[in-house]
Amino acid sequence: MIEVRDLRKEYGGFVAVEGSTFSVDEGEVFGVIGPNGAGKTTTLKTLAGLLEPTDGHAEVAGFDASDPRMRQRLGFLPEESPLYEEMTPLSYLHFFADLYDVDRAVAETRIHDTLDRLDLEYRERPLGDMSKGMKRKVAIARSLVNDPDVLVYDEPASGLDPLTTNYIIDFTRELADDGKTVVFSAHNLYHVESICDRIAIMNEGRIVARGSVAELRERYGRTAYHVYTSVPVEGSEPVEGRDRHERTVESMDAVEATREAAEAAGGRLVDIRTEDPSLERVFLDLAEGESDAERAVARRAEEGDAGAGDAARAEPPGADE
Ligand SMILES: Nc1ncnc2c1ncn2[C@@H]1O[C@H](COP(=O)(O)OP(=O)(O)OP(=O)(O)O)[C@@H](O)[C@H]1O
Repeated sequence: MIEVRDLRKEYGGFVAVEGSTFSVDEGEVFGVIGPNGAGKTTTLKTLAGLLEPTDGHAEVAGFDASDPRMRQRLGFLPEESPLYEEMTPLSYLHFFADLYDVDRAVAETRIHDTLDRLDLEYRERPLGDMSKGMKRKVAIARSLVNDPDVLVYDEPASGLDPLTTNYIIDFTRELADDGKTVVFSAHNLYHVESICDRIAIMNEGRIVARGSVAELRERYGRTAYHVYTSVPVEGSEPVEGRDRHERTVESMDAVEATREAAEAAGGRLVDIRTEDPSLERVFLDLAEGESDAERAVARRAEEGDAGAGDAARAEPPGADE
């Protein structure tokens, strides 16, 4: 449903996005995550046809992203969505439905159904009097007035209270369950983990990793081993209230070395607990900078995985299609 190949976007001489390649299947939720300035908004605006790529190709629903016919199939939610403060949700949404040439009766039903699903009770109140969460719901309803196949949402739940955030995140997943294809950007990893089928992690304009949450964990994550000893060893910390010391290591060899060090000091290994890698750790490793991304790729290469070498293509193009 979405194909992006070697996308590059420059602002003046500044390269905001470079070498982005990914695809999104019909009915999938695809998350784009990364720190501030990573290039998420630029990528999403290019998909929405609002920015012309400097180089490369972006195709949405079978059309080039710059093709006006694509707009009929797309619903875009910008990061900031200023609404016309004097309009009411109903007048505002009908205004956009008219722009899309949606039949009045069809629009009426669609708008009310969407607002029902979004649990937005106040429909005749001026938008200027509404809370931030309510306004965000109206903006989401606007993205759906033309019943699009593809939704591109830039930070849909950023800056909202936890209840509204969860509501919007769950609603986003429901849209995909209805068959719509969703691409969204986020800072909050919990939401990405909970609703995305696949994600791309961006840093400094490049995609440094992409795949399902489980794949990324497996590929880049490090299992942590918490090793408990009866005596202090190098790098250990006393465990409060217990007669033991904890050292956290990342390999079985280091576990073994800890055991040997404890025995050499006249003590013993008491316990080992393993901790699965969190997506947050993977994200931080990859987003901390090229050097870390390269380290992750190098680690992958050490493990004998082919195709590693360029951090921007930590996964070979086409590998997830
Ligand atoms: N119109 C513009 N002119 C010049 N530089 C821009 C423009 N828009 C974005 N940039 C720069 O391009 C880079 C990527 O910006 P972008 O908004 O795509 O990042 P982002 O990942 O969405 O960040 P955030 O999470 O802060 O929204 C940033 O360094 C930004 O300063």
